Amino acid sequence: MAPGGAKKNILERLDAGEVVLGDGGYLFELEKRGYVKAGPYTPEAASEHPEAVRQLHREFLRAGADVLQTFTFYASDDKLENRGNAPRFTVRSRSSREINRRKITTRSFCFESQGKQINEAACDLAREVADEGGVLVAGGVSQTPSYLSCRSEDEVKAVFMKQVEVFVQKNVDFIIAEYFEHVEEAEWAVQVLKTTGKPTAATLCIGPEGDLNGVAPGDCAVRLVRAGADIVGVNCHFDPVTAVKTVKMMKEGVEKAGLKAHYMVQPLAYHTPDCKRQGFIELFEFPFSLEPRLLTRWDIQKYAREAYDSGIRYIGGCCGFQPYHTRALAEELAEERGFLPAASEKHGTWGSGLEMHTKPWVRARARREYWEKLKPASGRPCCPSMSFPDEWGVTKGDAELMQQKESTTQDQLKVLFEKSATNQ
Ligand code: MET
Ligand SMILES: [Zn+2]
Repeated sequence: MAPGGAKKNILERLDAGEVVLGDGGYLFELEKRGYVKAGPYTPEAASEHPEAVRQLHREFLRAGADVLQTFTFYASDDKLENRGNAPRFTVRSRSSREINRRKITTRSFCFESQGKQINEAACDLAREVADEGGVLVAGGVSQTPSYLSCRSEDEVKAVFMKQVEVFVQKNVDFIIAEYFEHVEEAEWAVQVLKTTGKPTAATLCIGPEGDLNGVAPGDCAVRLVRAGADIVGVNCHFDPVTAVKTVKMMKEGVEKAGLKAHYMVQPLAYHTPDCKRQGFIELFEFPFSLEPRLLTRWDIQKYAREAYDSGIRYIGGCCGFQPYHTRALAEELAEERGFLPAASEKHGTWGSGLEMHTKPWVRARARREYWEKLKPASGRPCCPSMSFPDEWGVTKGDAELMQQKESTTQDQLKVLFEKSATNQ
């Protein structure tokens, strides 16, 4: 929120044409910091390690986020039940406080009350930090295992309702249904969210090819708006270029149907030009070797401008998006928003802080043109720009397909054709 301004709700802000900055990826960042387990990807850290979640909320706030999302991704009771087994070795905690907390939180509650506890703790944390900066709190629900195991619409809706009851009780400012691969499930979520009377956003984790049933982005968006969503778009799974392209397709669909909506985009902070329908999940590097694909702050500025120019006004990030990425959004859109975030006190726009560097060649980099034109190295000797693990059984057909992709290098093609020859 602009310093000193009164707090408007999300729709008032978007209706007034304001840019709203989302926050970034809690799950991936907290996994790297040691508080989330990759695999289940559940958010029990909200109750087990509130200090870790609180700190990350503060960092996104300081970086310029106008919304803090509750750390409730995959916090539905049915997902928490599927969290997997205890570790093979005992995890030794450093402090007796942590041990006590572990005793309290591990297995001593049924999943249902655990779910409630996690959702409540997440709401309290987001609210506490949001109030420090006068920004909005968004409750969040995501796709459920119940939908995949073909449970009924009523059962899936009942699962969402459990989380939504907590969001109402904790008085979040609005609710986001995010990370849905099937538009049908997202429609059900939106219908439940709408019963609260709170503004509702819905983002699918899809690309231009549409949802996993092949429903095109434009049609997905129309269905979500008809289900009652005020804001529609995409999150996760794809890089900003692909995500913005997908939201544009959604916007076209909605406009063609004569409907109205606001648009939202929260992409990965990883480059994914080689991804198909399921996005980064398909990559060989997923999820533990994605670092070379990370977007720079300059990539983010480009993304912010493209999203803005495409008419998207809710602009944020998902997995891989760290606080400095959020700050880059805020810096690119500083004029539109009318202010810079607190974190920019320690960052000169377009590298201007480098004017103070001791080395003259680094001082010479204190300008936009330098960073905008730079093509950063991946920094990994003998690594191609796209991945091909050895065990991949490449066929001649695969190799020919890759040849048609602009992103495939000559070196990669050589390897591919050699491999396809041995595989025949
Ligand atoms: N808002 C969620 C998070 O960053 C989205 C995760 S998508 C896998 O934690
Ligand atoms: Zn994500």
